[in-house]
Amino acid sequence: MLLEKLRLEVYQANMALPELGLVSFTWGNVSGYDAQSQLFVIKPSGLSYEQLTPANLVVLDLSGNVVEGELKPSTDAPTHAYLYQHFSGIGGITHTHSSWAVAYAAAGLDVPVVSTTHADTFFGDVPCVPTLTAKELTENYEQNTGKAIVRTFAERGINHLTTSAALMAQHGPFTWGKDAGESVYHAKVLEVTAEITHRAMQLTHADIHLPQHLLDKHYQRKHGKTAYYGQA
Ligand SMILES: O=C(CO)[C@@H](O)[C@@H](O)COP(=O)(O)O
Repeated sequence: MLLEKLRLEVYQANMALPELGLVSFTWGNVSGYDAQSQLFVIKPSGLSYEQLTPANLVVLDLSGNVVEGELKPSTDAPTHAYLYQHFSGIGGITHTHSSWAVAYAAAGLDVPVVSTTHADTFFGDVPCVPTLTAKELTENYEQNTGKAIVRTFAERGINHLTTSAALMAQHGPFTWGKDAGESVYHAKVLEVTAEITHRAMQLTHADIHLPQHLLDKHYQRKHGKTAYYGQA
């Protein structure tokens, strides 16, 4: 069987979604990418988490061809493939329909950085990517979702390695990371921060934003050359 170690990582990352309260039913998927073979492993479409095993995950190439697997891959596989091709250095992607993140997506709003909880992980607002046009939806919908995410990051000058999350307007969150497990971690942080942001806005009824120096301090103390958080 191909990519056994990656299969196990991707299986565990998918199983973390219901454990972390990030999915209902089958509304989510995680993939992991092997840069050497340029293949990725992803959850089969519509399969319950109870039925999921490392062996029934699907292996695809970046053109979307199934290289190994009996089941149909996630319908979102072309989005994952596009992101692997255009966001350098990422090794895992998560898509969910978690409620607080979807609420911001449904409203067509960025998740602004209003607390250090957000700044510890995302170096700025998490962008909401505009809804696709009717034409973009008709052909290659899922690949065009990936294109729209990449385009928004380029247009807005957002670094995908420091803000590893996006909302597709009227749809939901996509997050990524160095591997499948980190992409799930980012999905949970996004969900928690979306809830915190909404509640803070309700309390103040004001446009709140973290000052740049606090954003810098909290992001940098966990990431980059000057990081000192934790035991490393
Ligand atoms: O957004 C949707 C469905 O509208 C999908 O992302 C979600 O249900 C997961 O689909 P898959 O089971 O991975 O094909």
